[in-house]
Amino acid sequence: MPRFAANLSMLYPELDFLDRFEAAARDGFRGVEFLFPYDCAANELAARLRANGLQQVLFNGPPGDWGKGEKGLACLPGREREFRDGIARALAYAAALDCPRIHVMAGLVPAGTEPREVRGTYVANLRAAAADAAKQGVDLMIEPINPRDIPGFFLNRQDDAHALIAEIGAGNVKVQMDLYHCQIVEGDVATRIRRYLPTGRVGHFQIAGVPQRHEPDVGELNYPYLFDVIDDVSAQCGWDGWIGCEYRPARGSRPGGTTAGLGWLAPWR
Ligand SMILES: O=C(O)C(=O)[C@H](O)CO
Ligand SMILES: [Mg+2]
Repeated sequence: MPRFAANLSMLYPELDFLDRFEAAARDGFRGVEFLFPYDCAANELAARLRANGLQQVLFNGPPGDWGKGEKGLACLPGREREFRDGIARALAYAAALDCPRIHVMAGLVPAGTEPREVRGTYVANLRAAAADAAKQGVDLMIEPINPRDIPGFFLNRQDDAHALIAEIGAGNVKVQMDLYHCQIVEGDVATRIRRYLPTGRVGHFQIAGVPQRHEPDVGELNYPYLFDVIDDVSAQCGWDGWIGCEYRPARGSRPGGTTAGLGWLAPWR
C-alpha cells in the first residue's frame, strides 16, 4: 500500500504554513514534505511534527536566490562554495527534523557556459554533497523537472538522472521521480516505474494531475493504476518509500478546499 505525504508548500494554501501540519494530520497523513524550511526555526518545525504525530520525509536544500528566479545551485560553475554551505545548512535541518531525504535542485543552465563544464560542476558538487550527507545517513534526491514549468532547468529526463547517478557513483544519490513532470516530458509512466524502481535508485515519488497540477484524480494520468504498479513493483523489490502529494488544490485558497479535494485518497488512507 503506497504511503502518501502531504506537500505543505502546495497543500492547504488556505492556512498559515505552521497550521498546515495539524490539518495534514487531521486528514490522515502520517508524513509531510515541503520545499524550504529556512524561514522557520528547526525546533519549531520539529515541535509541529511531534505534536501531530508526523514524519518529515523530504525537504529541499537552499536553492540560491529563489526571489530572483534561481532554482538550485548544483550545476552552476563558480557557486560551489555557496552550494556546499547550503548542503551543510540543509543537513543541520535534516538532523533536527529527523528527515532522511533532501532534494537538491539542479539549477538553471547559465547562458554561455559549455555543457561539459555545467555537467562536470553538477557531478562534482553532488559527489561532495553525497559524501557529507552519507556521514549523517541522509539520501540526496535529484529531480527531473519539465521545461514548461521551469524553462532552462538542467535536468528534465529520467534517463539523464539515472546516467548522472551512475557517474556520481554515490549510493545515497537517488531520483525523485515526480510523475507529473515525467508525464509531461516523457510519458510511458508505468513502464518507466517498472524499469527504474527495481534499480534501487528511486528514492521518492511525487504526484499531481496533468496538465493543471491539481488533484491526481483530475487529468490525463490514471493514478489508481499507477499506484497499483508501484505497489506491485515494491512488493517484488522491497521499496518502502513515500509518495509526495505535490499539487495545487483546484479549490485554491477557499476554506477547507484542500480537504474537500482529498476524495481521491480515501481508498488508500
Ligand atoms: O517542482 C517540483 O516538482 C519540485 O519537487 C521542487 O521541489 C520544487 O520546484
Ligand atoms: Mg516535484
